[in-house]
Amino acid sequence: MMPTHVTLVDVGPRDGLQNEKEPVSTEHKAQLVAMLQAAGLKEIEVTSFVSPKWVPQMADNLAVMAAIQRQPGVRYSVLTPNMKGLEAALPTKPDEIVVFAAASEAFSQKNINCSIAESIARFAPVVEFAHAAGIKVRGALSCALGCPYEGEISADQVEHVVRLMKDIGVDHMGVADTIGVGTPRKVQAAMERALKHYPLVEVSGHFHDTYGQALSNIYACLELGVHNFDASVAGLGGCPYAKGATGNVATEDVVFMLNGLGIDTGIDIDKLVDAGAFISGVLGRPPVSRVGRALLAKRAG
Ligand SMILES: CC(C)(COP(=O)([O-])OP(=O)([O-])OC[C@H]1O[C@@H](n2cnc3c(N)ncnc32)[C@H](O)[C@@H]1OP(=O)([O-])[O-])[C@@H](O)C(=O)NCCC(=O)NCCSC(=O)C[C@@](C)(O)CC(=O)[O-]
Repeated sequence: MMPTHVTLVDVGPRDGLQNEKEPVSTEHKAQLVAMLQAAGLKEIEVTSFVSPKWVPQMADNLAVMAAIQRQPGVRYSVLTPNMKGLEAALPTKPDEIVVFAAASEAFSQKNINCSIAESIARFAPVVEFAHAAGIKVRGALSCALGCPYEGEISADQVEHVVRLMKDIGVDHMGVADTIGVGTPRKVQAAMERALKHYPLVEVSGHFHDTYGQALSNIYACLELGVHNFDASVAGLGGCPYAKGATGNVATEDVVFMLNGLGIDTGIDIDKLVDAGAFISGVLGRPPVSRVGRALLAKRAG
């Protein structure tokens, strides 16, 4: 049942940087994308088409999409929470768009300023227009393992929103532990609900490492056969509307674990460490990734 190949989406340029208070230049963002594709990443979440008042760091979305040097075989995705976002994104020719809902009403309000039902109504035309343009739609489901405002989230709540997303035609379901509180059995229970409505190939895990559980949770997903995960180079990231949530699981850490398990990712860990060192240098702090730090220390002798 354990997969032999895992596909990683590096969400560093988007999720990783969206919460940075100091502006990161468009050039540095494009350079990060270039280094990730050089490391062998085949899926990269580049930016988001959201309100610049809400997330100022993503205000250069058009410029970033224009600046990246696309490689054949790499898929570039962007977040589009509504039709305004999709209309802005379409001319930049993303390979995939991401609509993001929440399993909790409170988080939906804080993050996208509407109820879960309203968010689904906003996404429906986005999905329809994206499909008409031949673009795949990934869904992200925030707070699937817990909410910073409501606390516990049940598997029933997860399944309820998964079903709503499925009903409007969302192609892929990303189960997200926004605040990193999930533990392996709970993660499996949430994943199983997504797997009731989506095939294995269209379910992914998105874990934050706030409580140090992310790798265990990925392992728990592998046990179910799940083989798509989001991760963020250098462990960058965190949602601006989930106070205290730390970064995504570091791509370097996931690749190191998968290498040890003999599971192929197609990613060159040394080049990935270079990408992590690069963006950490830009941000003026060491990589959060334990593997990144260990391999850099080993290189330094
Ligand atoms: C969703 C909205 C836009 C609703 O925001 P709203 O205020 O309800 O929107 P509105 O339709 O009432 O419009 C208000 C203003 O926003 C503008 N506007 C409206 N839409 C857009 C757009 N697409 N792009 C640019 N501008 C937009 C619109 O034009 C108008 O401008 P004004 O007339 O006042 O100048 C807002 O709440 C928002 O941008 N939220 C940011 C959400 C976000 O980016 N969160 C972080 C990403 S999600 C995440 O990180 C979690 C994830 C996916 O990684 C998984 C996990 O770990 O959980």
